[in-house]
Amino acid sequence: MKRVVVGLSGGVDSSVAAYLLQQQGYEVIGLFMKNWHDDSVTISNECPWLEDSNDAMLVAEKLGIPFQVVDLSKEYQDRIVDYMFKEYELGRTPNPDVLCNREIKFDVFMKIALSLGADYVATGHYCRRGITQDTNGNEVYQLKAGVDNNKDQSYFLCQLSQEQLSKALFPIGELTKPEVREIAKELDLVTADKKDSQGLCFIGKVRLPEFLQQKLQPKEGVIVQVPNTFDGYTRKIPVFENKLEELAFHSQKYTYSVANGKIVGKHQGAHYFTKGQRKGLAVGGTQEPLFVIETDVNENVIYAGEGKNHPGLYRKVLFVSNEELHWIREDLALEIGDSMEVLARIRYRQPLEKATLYQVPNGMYVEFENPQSAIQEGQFVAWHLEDELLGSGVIA
Ligand SMILES: Nc1ncnc2c1ncn2[C@@H]1O[C@H](COP(=O)(O)OP(=O)(O)OP(=O)(O)O)[C@@H](O)[C@H]1O
Repeated sequence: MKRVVVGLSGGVDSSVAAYLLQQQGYEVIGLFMKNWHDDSVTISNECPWLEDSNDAMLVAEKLGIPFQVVDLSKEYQDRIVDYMFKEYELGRTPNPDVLCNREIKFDVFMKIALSLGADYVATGHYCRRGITQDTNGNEVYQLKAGVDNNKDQSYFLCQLSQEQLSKALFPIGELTKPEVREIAKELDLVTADKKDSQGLCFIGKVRLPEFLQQKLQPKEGVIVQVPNTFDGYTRKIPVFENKLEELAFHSQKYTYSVANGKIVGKHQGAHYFTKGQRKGLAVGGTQEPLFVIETDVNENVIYAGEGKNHPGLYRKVLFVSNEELHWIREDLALEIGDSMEVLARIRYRQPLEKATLYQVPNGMYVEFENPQSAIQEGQFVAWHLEDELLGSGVIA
């Protein structure tokens, strides 16, 4: 009998995942990881991890499977929290959820599971694992979208390796959320009606501004409103000698200076803000709301534009350096000079967009057919062929 350790979060998805594995004949062990426990920054006054671990325990009891709590808060601090602070300090927008899967659930957590004699680690993610063959006839694992289009969570797993996927199971990937809830109701699990955790293992439980203020000191600076007539598209576009020159040009971040607009307000630290952000600017008097179009953490200036169509928010091309480039399907990785038509997204739940990948010596360009809103440095771009996620990279 194969043994599976399932990550029981105290939510409905992993509860049903555990049940389905049992039905499939696996020996199932439930493991709850404590990874975040600073009460001072949680949304409610309760201690959510305690409540969640209790729900996870009740589910395990109901299913009659062994259950254990593991404390991974130190590893979480080292690998996720510290990285968050570092990235925000640099004016970038990290993605802790993608990292949590690569560094915690399918690394530290997986190692614990293997030490318990497990053959696999399972989670309640809405995605599927496939197996195919590369051109040499070797088996390769595929990461596929969940059947429920609305809930597809493959994006969060976009950094997994072949090694990690070889030991991963996603039992609810073939189901829709309503079907999962239905199963939980039929089984009378305490988690059946529990609210979704927004698919976020980190931010969902803390208030980001308060969290960042723990480490990043407030620093007063100005907010500059950039008129809607100033942006990259009104820059003089040169005549390009070749495609690579064009890609390099369009992948550049727009650069603004205080002289490009007028000072309309103050902020408490550019490192607390991210591109595309609307909340927290506290500037009135404009017809449409202001959006952050750029932050300059060195000068501590926030550049804002009026309305979500402000052209400064849009760009067609982004770059991923070779060090930040990850192919799940290593066998399909591009050679220098190659290109590939794909579907791509730059954030969770964004509809997939047509794009072309171009591999160059130091990295890869992703050129979207349509300009993308708020391309955030530090976030992940993930690319797909049909329902398979082939690879991902950190936006430079
Ligand atoms: N604290 C935890 N301990 C163990 N496993 C966890 C924990 N948090 C998340 N997981 C695993 O990762 C999966 C995805 O987590 P996420 O936070 O995105 O929750 P979710 O999609 O709402 O799922 P669920 O309904 O199971 O909480 C979970 O289904 C679970 O298997």
